[in-house]
Amino acid sequence: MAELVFFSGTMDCGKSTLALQMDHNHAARGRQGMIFTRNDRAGAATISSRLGLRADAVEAGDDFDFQAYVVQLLSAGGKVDYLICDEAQFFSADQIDQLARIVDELGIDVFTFGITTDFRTRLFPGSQRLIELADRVEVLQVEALCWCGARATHNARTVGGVMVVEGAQVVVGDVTVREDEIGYEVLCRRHHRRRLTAATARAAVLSPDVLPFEG
Ligand SMILES: Nc1ncnc2c1ncn2[C@@H]1O[C@H](COP(=O)(O)OP(=O)(O)O)[C@@H](O)[C@H]1O
Ligand SMILES: Cc1cn([C@H]2C[C@H](O)[C@@H](COP(=O)(O)O)O2)c(=O)[nH]c1=O
Repeated sequence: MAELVFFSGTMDCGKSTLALQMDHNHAARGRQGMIFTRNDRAGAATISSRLGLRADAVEAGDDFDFQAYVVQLLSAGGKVDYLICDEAQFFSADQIDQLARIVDELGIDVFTFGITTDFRTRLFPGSQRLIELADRVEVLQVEALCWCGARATHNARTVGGVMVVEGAQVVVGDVTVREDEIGYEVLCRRHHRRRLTAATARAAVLSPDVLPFEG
């Protein structure tokens, strides 16, 4: 039976790598797949992993209709056994409903990959709908780590290493950026709540205010 699966985790935990591995494994067994994404850091119509893998993909923008796209492909004599959908947090709730219909009505497996929550710990619309509709939600086993060594569970947005809590929900970016750029850092909940990033924790340790008292 075809499935709608949501592979989720923080940023930088290996989701795109797994997406490309799954595509490889299914294709190696003769299954025909299609890859979709939205707003990948490497540019439009691309899926990229920090491990260096990269592949062409279909960019699923605002007006993209998954159901219409797949039906048209099948009507033209194409074969589709599975869909890989990366950065699924950016898809709209309607687009996730289309993916569920593709699974149920066309018997095509849909494997989606994305972060669940934004820099303010709020669910992205696409992730919320996936949690509501998916047959399975799988949390990635490779743990991204907070600077303190605990499992990272939340995504912080940073400017110059300092966590910010204001701004648009969608700002494409990476976990390694220049000082002046908007970036991201994964943190455990405790440190996300206290807005304590690696840089601010380091600064606190170095501050003369917290040096041990002499005598
Ligand atoms: N130089 C490296 N050597 C080994 N593993 C790396 C290296 N760079 C990145 N990675 C791995 O790649 C993961 C990020 O993979 P990626 O698929 O880009 O993540 P995601 O899509 O979840 O943001 C990191 O968590 C790390 O495990
Ligand atoms: C937390 C958060 C992230 N984003 C963006 C930043 C990246 O472009 C992607 C996540 O990509 P990854 O492959 O999982 O690293 O999402 C955002 O727009 N808003 C946020 O709050």
